[in-house]
Amino acid sequence: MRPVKVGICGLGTVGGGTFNVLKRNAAEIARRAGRDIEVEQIAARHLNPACELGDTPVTEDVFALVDNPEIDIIVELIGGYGVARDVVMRAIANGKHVVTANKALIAVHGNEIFKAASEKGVMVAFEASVAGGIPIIKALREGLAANRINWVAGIINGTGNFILTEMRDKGRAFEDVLAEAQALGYAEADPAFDVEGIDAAHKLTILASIAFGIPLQFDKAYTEGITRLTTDDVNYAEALGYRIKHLGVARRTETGVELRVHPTLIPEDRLIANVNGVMNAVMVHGDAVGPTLYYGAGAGAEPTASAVVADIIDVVRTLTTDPNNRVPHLAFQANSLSDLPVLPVEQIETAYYLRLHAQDRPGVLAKVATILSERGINIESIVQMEAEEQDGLVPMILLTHEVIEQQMNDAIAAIEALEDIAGPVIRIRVEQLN
Ligand SMILES: NC(=O)c1ccc[n+]([C@@H]2O[C@H](COP(=O)([O-])OP(=O)(O)OC[C@H]3O[C@@H](n4cnc5c(N)ncnc54)[C@H](O)[C@@H]3O)[C@@H](O)[C@H]2O)c1
Ligand SMILES: N[C@@H](CCO)C(=O)O
Ligand code: NA
Repeated sequence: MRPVKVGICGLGTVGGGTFNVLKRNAAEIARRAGRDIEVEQIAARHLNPACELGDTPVTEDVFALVDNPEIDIIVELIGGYGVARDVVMRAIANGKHVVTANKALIAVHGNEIFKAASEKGVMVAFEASVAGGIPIIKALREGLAANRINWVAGIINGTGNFILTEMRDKGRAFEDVLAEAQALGYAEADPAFDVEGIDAAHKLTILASIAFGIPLQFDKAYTEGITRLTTDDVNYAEALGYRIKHLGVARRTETGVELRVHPTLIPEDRLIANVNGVMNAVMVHGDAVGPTLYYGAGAGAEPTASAVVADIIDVVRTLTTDPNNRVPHLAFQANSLSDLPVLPVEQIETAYYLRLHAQDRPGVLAKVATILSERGINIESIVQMEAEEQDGLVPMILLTHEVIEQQMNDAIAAIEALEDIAGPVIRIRVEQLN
């Protein structure tokens, strides 16, 4: 049988890894797929020193691949929403299947892309777009298909987790670790996407759609990055038995879906609290299976290529399948998506860590406690830190029970208005994840 022919668009970190894995494991891959898979052509602006391309043709024109009638599968590894979107839409229009690692593109334009793909009867596979090499899309769409998924929570940005880990373990400076993450090929072209939580929000948007069967709604995700975290909070959290991780959380409630990315205190004895460096982990809670955890490298050339190549194999295996009998792009049949709304952040419910700077005078604590209790916020614990700061201020840490965000906003405004409290109240959400 004729080999299946692949065109690789973009030969950077992931494109290079994909070429190398396809070549190195070609024999095993053919035994799995039932067909030989060949790279017919590559589109690249620069050659990748990690790749020995041999006689594989290279062009600078991505559309030469998209319009090449020999190519069955377009592998989009350029990134961004510009050329990448045109490549994917034109590939679909030309009747080609698509494999992509581009979470930004799927999170923002996925509804349109999947609609076009379904109309044309082609597949768009995107396992590498979430949590790199971890087969989380596969697990959610297929392995957990019996369940009503209650929530998904994950460390889904490798760069951010690498930065937090190096800062905590080695006391390294933020900028220094970010530069290393860029050199290692983990970071996005614009690393603000990593450290401001945008990349994690893209991935969470995708996970939430697949978990709950809702359309992709990136614009409704609440997004907070790691740039405002301080070592003081990391240390205070540790003293209380917690780790701070940058988490994406998608939770189904009675009234809608919480979709939020933010730094989070997690009890230190949870497995996910001990996921370090570029590793990612995603917890999924299904009503039948209970809590499950998926762990592995979230970024890097070959871990990501692992997912890209698995998708290529999946496409090859189902090339001749009736399109109506394939696994739906968003796990649920396209005509059965739910209109469950994504909740505004004011309506989400979480517990909190609060850091206050109070005058060391009697009565301050009582005033703070009154403000919280008047709003129905229960205090789990209060710790007055030993350290005395300038002007007689003492850091005070409070852990609260779960509360609706709007109530907490009101309480914080009232606390900040107290004469005995200096500066803003620092808040970090807390998740028990059990
Ligand atoms: N790096 C990772 O660990 C990782 C992991 C998962 C997903 N991703 C995603 O994979 C995609 C690629 O990321 P990357 O890290 O490999 O990026 P990269 O910058 O290393 O590679 C992108 C390549 O595309 C090339 N390119 C850009 N425009 C082009 C054009 N018009 N024609 C041909 N080539 C063009 C660039 O020259 C570059 O070599 C992105 O969507 C990214 O979000 C990356
Ligand atoms: N920049 C991303 C790449 C993997 O999607 C990260 O660091 O997680
Ligand atoms: Na993945």
